Amino acid sequence: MEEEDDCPELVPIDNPSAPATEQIPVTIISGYLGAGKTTLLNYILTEQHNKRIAVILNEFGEGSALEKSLAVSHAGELYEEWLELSNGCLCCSVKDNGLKAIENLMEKKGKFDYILLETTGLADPGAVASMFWVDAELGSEIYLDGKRIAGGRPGSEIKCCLMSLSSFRQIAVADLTIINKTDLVNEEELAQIRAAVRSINGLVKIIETQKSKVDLSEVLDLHSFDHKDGANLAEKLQLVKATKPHLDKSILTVTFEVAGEILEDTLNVFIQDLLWEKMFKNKEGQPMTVIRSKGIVAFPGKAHQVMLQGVHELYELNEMPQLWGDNPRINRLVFIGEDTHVTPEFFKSSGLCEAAQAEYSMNNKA
Ligand SMILES: Nc1nc2c(ncn2[C@@H]2O[C@H](COP(=O)(O)OP(=O)(O)OP(=O)(O)O)[C@@H](O)[C@H]2O)c(=O)[nH]1
Ligand SMILES: [Zn+2]
Repeated sequence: MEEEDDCPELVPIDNPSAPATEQIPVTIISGYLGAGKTTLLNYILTEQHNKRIAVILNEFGEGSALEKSLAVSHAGELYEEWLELSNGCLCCSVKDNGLKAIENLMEKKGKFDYILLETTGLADPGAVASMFWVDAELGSEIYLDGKRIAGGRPGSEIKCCLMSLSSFRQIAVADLTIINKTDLVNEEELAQIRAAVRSINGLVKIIETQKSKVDLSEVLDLHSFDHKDGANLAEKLQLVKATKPHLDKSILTVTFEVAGEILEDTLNVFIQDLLWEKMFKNKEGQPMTVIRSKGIVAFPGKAHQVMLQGVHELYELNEMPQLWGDNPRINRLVFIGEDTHVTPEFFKSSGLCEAAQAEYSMNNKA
């Protein structure tokens, strides 16, 4: 990667008044697959706030072409450059890149007011935290997993998602928890989730959102590293220990790459068979449970690329601003979930492609 590629995306300058000596607040955004982290970043970047914000995205998947196109589509024209922090497993490969990226940012401080870092939904928060312990001025973060807190399994009725935000200089716990997708749960379920968050962290600030629409003043100026936190340090560190690592070895990523075009109906039938009917089985005969779907597909006669976004059973297909143009039409689908250790038969029976054209890859190799 070339030096200039290491520069995160910058929002156009409105307010060049940050004192050069001041440290730049770094906020980590973590949350389970599909919780709404990128939605939050996009929202923050497109809102009017007179702040210059650098964003570091960290998306999953080994097909970096897909990741790149997704990142661009997520961000629209605001993203001038793309920083690839890792190609999947944050805990094993992001360490050096991450530190280098932060160092580069430090060199450029004064040029922006905030750094926002999205961790991958599969990241081990402990590893993210230890990566930043190396630098004394950086802190760590806690991870809150909506699925686990609510006691559900992937594919069960838990739809509400938690995201946690923390400052690098904050020690060990989230400063802010966002309960997103409140449109998908009723008041009773919401109250349960709220109570669960409280029971884990009695101090954390809780915000509830739809489509990650937050009051920016609540998110950007956390100032959570003030003195009273020092007194609670021991207690907070215990809380962090009690929070289980998120990395789930049994979660795998299946990647499809199919050249050409896919009929919209064929794709819908396949996705519904996969997500709703649970028709596809892994090598051991267990039905695949998909937690997260993403993709870029080409429909016949459509000049624009179409994006697949899915979380558990919910999915959507949306036309994107990007045109295929002269680029070869290639459908790329990524499914992350449990019991997704599939056989070539899976690709064949999908109706989307011949087995030979597709491949599957494992996530969490470490
Ligand atoms: N119904 C509903 N959908 C939402 C909400 N917020 C985000 N989504 C959708 O959820 C999907 C995932 O959102 P992302 O922002 O990509 O999630 P993420 O946390 O960045 O996902 P990963 O990086 O894959 O872990 C997208 O299709 C969003 O449009 C919400 O409040 N309600
Ligand atoms: Zn994301």
